[in-house]
Amino acid sequence: MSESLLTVESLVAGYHGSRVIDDVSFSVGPGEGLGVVGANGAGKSTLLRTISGLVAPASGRILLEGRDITRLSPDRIARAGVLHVPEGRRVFSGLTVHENLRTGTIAGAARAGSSADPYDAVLDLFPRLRERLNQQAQTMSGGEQQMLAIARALMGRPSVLLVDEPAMGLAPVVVKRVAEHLRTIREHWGVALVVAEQSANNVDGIVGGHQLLVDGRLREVDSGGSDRANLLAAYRAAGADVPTTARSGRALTDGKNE
Ligand SMILES: Nc1ncnc2c1ncn2[C@@H]1O[C@H](COP(=O)(O)OP(=O)(O)OP(=O)(O)O)[C@@H](O)[C@H]1O
Repeated sequence: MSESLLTVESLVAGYHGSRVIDDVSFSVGPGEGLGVVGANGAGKSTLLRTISGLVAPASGRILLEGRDITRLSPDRIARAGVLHVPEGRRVFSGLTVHENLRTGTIAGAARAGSSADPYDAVLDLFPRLRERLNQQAQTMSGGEQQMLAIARALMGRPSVLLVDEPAMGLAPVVVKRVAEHLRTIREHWGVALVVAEQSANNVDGIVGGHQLLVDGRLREVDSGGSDRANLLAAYRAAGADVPTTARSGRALTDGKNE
């Protein structure tokens, strides 16, 4: 079994006493990933926001390399190496690409033993951003802004990256490009990735698999298994997009005409 970097144990969280996330557990190691798939309102953002300290959990534990970070403040969690790319690519619209990247340096610079500046490596990964260093973020395309949001998080030298709906509002060809970058960050930078999406198709290429978020709980997906009816019922319960199968390219169905 691989070593775990991020471990989430029996996490319960919500708002004003509600249970949006109910007994969620998982772990990811360096270079590994988890896709969290669910519909609007399933609780994907709540899960990521709880891990990054923006929502206080009702119970459960979050461990980073065995260290309990459950009750740390968001800035201390970021400094510990867990960085969050929120939904809606919140870049600083009035700042240039270079300035946006430099705002991301702070978390990484504060970490012990992380003296090397990742600026050049980040720009090597995103040559499109290197071409636009002096361009204001608000004048960039949606895809470029999403890449900038991810690149800014990388400036903080994450060991764990939480990415909320990176495909939202982007054309399929751009979604593919962003996915390739995220896969590189996982495979070649060794970052542990947790990616939330409404469609399994958008995460499988990044992390090689996913779990469904149903009724606040993460549910394993055994897409190679024989129990297709249960699997379909889970997707429907999750309100998630039914994925296309890798082999046929057709939507997974229960054999009926839909
Ligand atoms: N700040 C908040 N205060 C109260 N309720 C909230 C708050 N944020 C989210 N919720 C509720 O928690 C539930 C889960 O929302 P969340 O944003 O986590 O879902 P999601 O799966 O990320 O959806 P989306 O795809 O729309 O982002 C929803 O019912 C939502 O209304």
